[in-house]
Order: sequence, then C-alpha cells, then structure tokens
Amino acid sequence: MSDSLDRLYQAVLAARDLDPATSRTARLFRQGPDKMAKKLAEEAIEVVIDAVAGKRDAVIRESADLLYNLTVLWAGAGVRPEQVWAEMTRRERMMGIAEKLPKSPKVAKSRSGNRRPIDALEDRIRKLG
Ligand SMILES: N=c1c2ncn([C@@H]3O[C@H](COP(=O)(O)OP(=O)(O)OP(=O)(O)O)[C@@H](O)[C@H]3O)c2ncn1[C@@H]1O[C@H](COP(=O)(O)O)[C@@H](O)[C@H]1O
Repeated sequence: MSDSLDRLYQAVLAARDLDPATSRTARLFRQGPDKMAKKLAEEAIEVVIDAVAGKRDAVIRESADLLYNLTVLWAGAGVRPEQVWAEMTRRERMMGIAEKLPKSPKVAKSRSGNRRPIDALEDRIRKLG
C-alpha cells in the first residue's frame, strides 16, 4: 500500500503547479490548508457514512478519495510519506516489545487526561533500558 501512496504523493507534488482550472490538486494547493483539511474531513465522513450503511463498494471508492486528500494535505503540510511509515514502524516495534514485557497496571492518564497509550508505553520501554 505504501508504494501506491508514495506514487500518489509524487503525482500530487507534480500536479501542484498545474493549472487550477484543469487540475483539482493544483486548485487545492491554491485554496490552501484550510480547504485541504475540509476536503479530508469530508471524505472521512463519507467513508464513515458508507461503512455504517454497509455500502462496501462505496467505502472502497471513498477510501481512495480519502487517501488522495490525505496525501494532498501531507504535501501541503510538508510531511513526506516516509516520515509516516517511519512512525508506523516505530510503533510496530514498540508494540512488539510490549508483548514481551510483564503486564503492568493500566497506565494512569495524566491530570490533563491526554496521555496517549503509545507514549506511555514508550516511557516504560525507555525506563527498562
Ligand atoms: N488520486 C486522485 C484522486 N482521487 C480522488 N480525486 C478527486 O477527488 C474528488 C473527491 O471526491 P469529492 O466528492 O470530494 O469531489 P466532488 O464530488 O467532485 O466535490 P468537490 O470536491 O468538487 O466539492 C473526486 O472528484 C475525485 O475526482 C482525485 N483527483 C486526483 N487524483 C490524482 O492526483 C493526481 C493529480 O491529478 P489532478 O488533480 O487531476 O491534476 C493524479 O495522479 C490523479 O490521479
């Protein structure tokens, strides 16, 4: 899958400076990050609605639209796909290590309540050295 997204990302970069009248991607870049974010959110909602409705084929189509709009947003935000793959690999490794760790009491959320389990796990692994 990452190969497809890598190719799409390169295509999005290539379309960035095309004529917005004929290129949706160029138009999105011209409209800026707020529009990119709006389109991505809209696509995510369309995937959700179709999934809840059990429309499998629509979920497939809308998921492709979602991934397209995600790569456009990445490009607009200066995020490269390999940075996302690296983060996913990091988490995969941590989860792999986690399976071998002794079970620990559920990590209490910090007062702000926004502690992500993956970050708490990373702290545990770091403390174990
Ligand atoms: N992969 C895609 C791709 N996936 C989805 N889309 C478009 O994104 C839209 C997502 O659905 P929406 O319901 O949001 O679109 P819509 O119904 O037309 O409504 P609006 O977005 O116009 O409001 C669809 O119109 C699709 O045509 C894409 N548009 C372009 N690409 C690729 O991006 C590259 C650049 O293409 P251009 O943007 O055409 O230069 C090429 O490699 C293309 O294949």
